[in-house]
Amino acid sequence: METILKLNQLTKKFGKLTAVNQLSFEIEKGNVYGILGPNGSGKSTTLGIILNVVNKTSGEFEWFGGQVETHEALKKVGAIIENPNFYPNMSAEDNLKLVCKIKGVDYSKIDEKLEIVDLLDRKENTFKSYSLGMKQRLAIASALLNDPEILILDEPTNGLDPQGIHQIREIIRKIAADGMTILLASHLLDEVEKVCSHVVIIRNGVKLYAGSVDQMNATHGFVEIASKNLEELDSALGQLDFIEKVVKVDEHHRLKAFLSLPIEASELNKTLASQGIYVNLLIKRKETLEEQFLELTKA
Ligand SMILES: Nc1ncnc2c1ncn2[C@@H]1O[C@H](COP(=O)(O)OP(=O)(O)OP(=O)(O)O)[C@@H](O)[C@H]1O
Repeated sequence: METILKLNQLTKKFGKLTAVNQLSFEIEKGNVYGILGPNGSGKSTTLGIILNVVNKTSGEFEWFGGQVETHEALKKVGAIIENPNFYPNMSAEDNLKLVCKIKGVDYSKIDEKLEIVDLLDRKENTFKSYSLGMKQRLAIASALLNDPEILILDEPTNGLDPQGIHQIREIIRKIAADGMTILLASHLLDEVEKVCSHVVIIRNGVKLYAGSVDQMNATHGFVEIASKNLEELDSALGQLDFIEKVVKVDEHHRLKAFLSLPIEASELNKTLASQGIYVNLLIKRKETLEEQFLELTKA
């Protein structure tokens, strides 16, 4: 696997506030990464640092194995970290021609990229006549003009209506399916779940989880369980080797027992009954990704 970007203990302080706190993760070619975290968790600051627009306080980051200087490496990076900014009275095509001139790219790329973002038939319209979603799609086309090695997007669907959100996510999926490496920042779990293969969850600048999106939900679930004698039940569950931990859900007078193996509720019931413990509630459940995310990121 080719490493596109490596962050090592990256830290950014604004006065007393540590916006990014010893953050380390790697981006491998061909994957789609989401930096997921609530507002103010340090996502934009992290993107700003790796794109050389925010100075780091300490730590390192390295593009493409560190063989080239960051400003050289950034020529192979397509990024949209601010609101799309084009000349309002010029057509989409003319705006992209300007970008081609700046980036030294052949005009022939324009139609190819507009096709990807589904704007080819609107290329003669002025930028100011575009909807917010179309503006965002044009920005993606612009970032793709020089065939970058990686595309970086900060909250790509912010402010869009459901249809606009769907279109952007479809485009990201399409580009990813063609092999593009993507890094996007989002505060929306379902966005990351829908478009990303990998996720780095951060809160207050600190990494809470990094790994594949599938692995994130690969637990064996838990049982909600109750009996007349909760203490006795608690202690019996604690003795079982397939129970990872037991927590009290006080207000409902029941326990939550997390499983370390794929055990059926009936099997647990049988085990407890054989010890003379009879349950009056037994529900097996798996935490949704949302529950896990909220649990991880709760202050
Ligand atoms: N230039 C700055 N000066 C001072 N504090 C800043 C500056 N930029 C960001 N911060 C602070 O750093 C923290 C992280 O901000 P950042 O914008 O990186 O978070 P975020 O996860 O991208 O949030 P959002 O989704 O709301 O943009 C916040 O507490 C923010 O107020």
